[in-house]
Amino acid sequence: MAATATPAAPERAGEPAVVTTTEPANGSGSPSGTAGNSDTADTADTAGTAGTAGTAGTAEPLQRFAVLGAGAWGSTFAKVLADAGREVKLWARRTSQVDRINATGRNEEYLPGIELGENVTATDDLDEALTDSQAVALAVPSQSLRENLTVFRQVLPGAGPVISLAKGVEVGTGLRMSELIAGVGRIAPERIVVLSGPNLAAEIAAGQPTATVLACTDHAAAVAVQLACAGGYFRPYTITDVIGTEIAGTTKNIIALATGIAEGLGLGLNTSASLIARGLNEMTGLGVALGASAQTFAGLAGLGDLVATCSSPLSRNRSLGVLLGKGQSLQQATETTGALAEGVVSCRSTRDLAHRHGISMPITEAVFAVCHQHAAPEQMIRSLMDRPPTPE
Ligand SMILES: NC(=O)c1ccc[n+]([C@@H]2O[C@H](COP(=O)([O-])OP(=O)(O)OC[C@H]3O[C@@H](n4cnc5c(N)ncnc54)[C@H](O)[C@@H]3O)[C@@H](O)[C@H]2O)c1
Ligand SMILES: O=P(O)(O)OC[C@H](O)CO
Repeated sequence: MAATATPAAPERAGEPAVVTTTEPANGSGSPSGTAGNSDTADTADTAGTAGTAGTAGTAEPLQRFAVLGAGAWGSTFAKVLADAGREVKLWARRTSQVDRINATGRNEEYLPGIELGENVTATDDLDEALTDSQAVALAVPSQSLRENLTVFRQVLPGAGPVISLAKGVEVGTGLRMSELIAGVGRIAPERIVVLSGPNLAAEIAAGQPTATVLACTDHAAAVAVQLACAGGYFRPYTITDVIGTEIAGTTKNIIALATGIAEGLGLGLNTSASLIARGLNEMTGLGVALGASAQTFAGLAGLGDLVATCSSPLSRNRSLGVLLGKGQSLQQATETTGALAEGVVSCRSTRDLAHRHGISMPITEAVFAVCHQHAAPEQMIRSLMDRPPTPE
């Protein structure tokens, strides 16, 4: 289904609506970043960043994309782009998976029954994936992004948007994904576009409508990606609050674990709604302490994603929480779902960040205790209800 790009619109009233299209300055977007990419960078130091967003206006939207990571979300985003009329190279590590995708037009392992579209070609060759790409989307899990970037940075294009799809904060360093991409990947921050929102892959892959946000310090870069991926079932809004978008995407997974645990305990919607509302409060508190806008948390990346993840049986975080609430150990629950629930690691990195910044995050603390300190699920509820009374 080919979809046409819709006019750009900001998520918030008051932000300027932009209706021009943009393209990287180097036009071809060929992988010219090699010279500027060092093998030694491993911090958030952005010195030596290669290229800029390069968003001088042209009439054409970005056309050629590379998506690195062919799991559920990378494959879904590749389909979104293809349905919007873009050409996509989808990079996967395993040759067998690449061969199956190219032979069938589907990624059955992650998106059963879904046609990815004729414009999606899989490859296990990074150079091939990136040759001529005008924009790159990174779709590997948050805790493996660093190790991947040490390889990716040698071939990432020297210009054009780099779209961050992972939701998480690195354990140990507390770095957000955009900070990792800037520091380890040696990408100028104004090229990094963070995509986040209520985006359960299976629903989007089935063509069900959703909205999302594209956050970038360079509004023009976000608009360039917006125009390239907008379609009949995918409506992206632009925003400039990168910190808020990333903190929201990370922390909502923790609250989804909490609501899942409550459901596993047999508790009802009052409990769930209380966790969602108080969860949003502590998510916002951390974000604001880190420099985010509170408004971001009331939007798609915050409340929107929180509601979707805490409510949907498709959510891996919520589903794992349900099993924990029913009494399974973390290991049992992880084996049962066999899926990536990033809240399990994010509750550790988020808790560390909160401690570092003196922010109270009681739900995060309680989820951490269940996941990593052998606390019983009932203890999660008790620890929250027994807290001294406070104003809202
Ligand atoms: N699935 C969703 O609905 C969804 C929606 C929005 C955002 N996200 C985010 O997207 C990111 C990826 O999630 P996903 O759902 O695609 O996960 P997934 O488990 O479906 O796929 C992960 C992919 O990364 C690959 N991978 C795993 N470890 C790797 C490594 N060390 N190096 C290279 N590749 C590796 C896997 O082989 C797989 O192809 C996560 O941060 C997730 O939070 C997911
Ligand atoms: O399946 P989850 O819990 O990782 O959530 C997926 C997406 O982040 C929802 O927006």
